[in-house]
Amino acid sequence: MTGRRIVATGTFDILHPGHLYYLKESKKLGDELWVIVARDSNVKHKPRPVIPEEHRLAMVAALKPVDHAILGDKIDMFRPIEEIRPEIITIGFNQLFNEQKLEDQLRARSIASRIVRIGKYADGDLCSSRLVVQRILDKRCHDLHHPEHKDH
Ligand SMILES: Cc1cc2nc3c(=O)[nH]c(=O)nc-3n(C[C@H](O)[C@H](O)[C@H](O)COP(=O)(O)O)c2cc1C
Ligand SMILES: Nc1ncnc2c1ncn2[C@@H]1O[C@H](COP(=O)(O)OP(=O)(O)OP(=O)(O)O)[C@@H](O)[C@H]1O
Repeated sequence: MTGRRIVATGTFDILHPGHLYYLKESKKLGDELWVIVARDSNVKHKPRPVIPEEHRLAMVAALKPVDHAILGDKIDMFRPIEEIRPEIITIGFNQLFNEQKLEDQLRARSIASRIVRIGKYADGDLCSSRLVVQRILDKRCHDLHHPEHKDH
């Protein structure tokens, strides 16, 4: 007998504890956590990822709550879902999907998965890939211009 499959999705460009929280909470909803990692070419709703898709996939696959990680489809986002047939698909707190619309699209493809929205990690000051990139830029630019004030 196979366990209850859960699917989580995202870009996972620069990993941080907010990602771990989302994946841990997703895993709690079932037995087997599958993660669909967004293809480089599909990340159009924000700055393109810094880290190439194969590297992002390798890092996500190594995380404790993750049982299987795959790169998404380049064209049809429902194709991996049709293969995995998860009971639940989790959506992160800042993912731009409407739950009802997504469920309607799934039903139109004869997929019965439920959508569950996961909340925001509470301790999340630097828990955003974009903020980490911004912090690297700020700190390193500052170091370049003020080498006398470098931390180390
Ligand atoms: C049900 C579902 C299936 C998805 N399948 C794919 C896919 O096959 N290929 C892909 O590139 N992105 C896919 N995505 C989208 C991304 O993994 C990611 O969620 C989206 O790009 C939003 O990125 P962000 O959460 O990192 O901002 C899927 C998203 C959802 C909700
Ligand atoms: N602080 C957080 N708390 C809970 N979930 C998070 C947090 N940050 C990201 N996630 C979730 O992790 C998944 C992958 O996130 P994503 O790769 O978009 O990272 P991100 O840090 O939100 O990126 P960006 O800062 O570029 O928007 C998404 O479902 C997202 O909602």
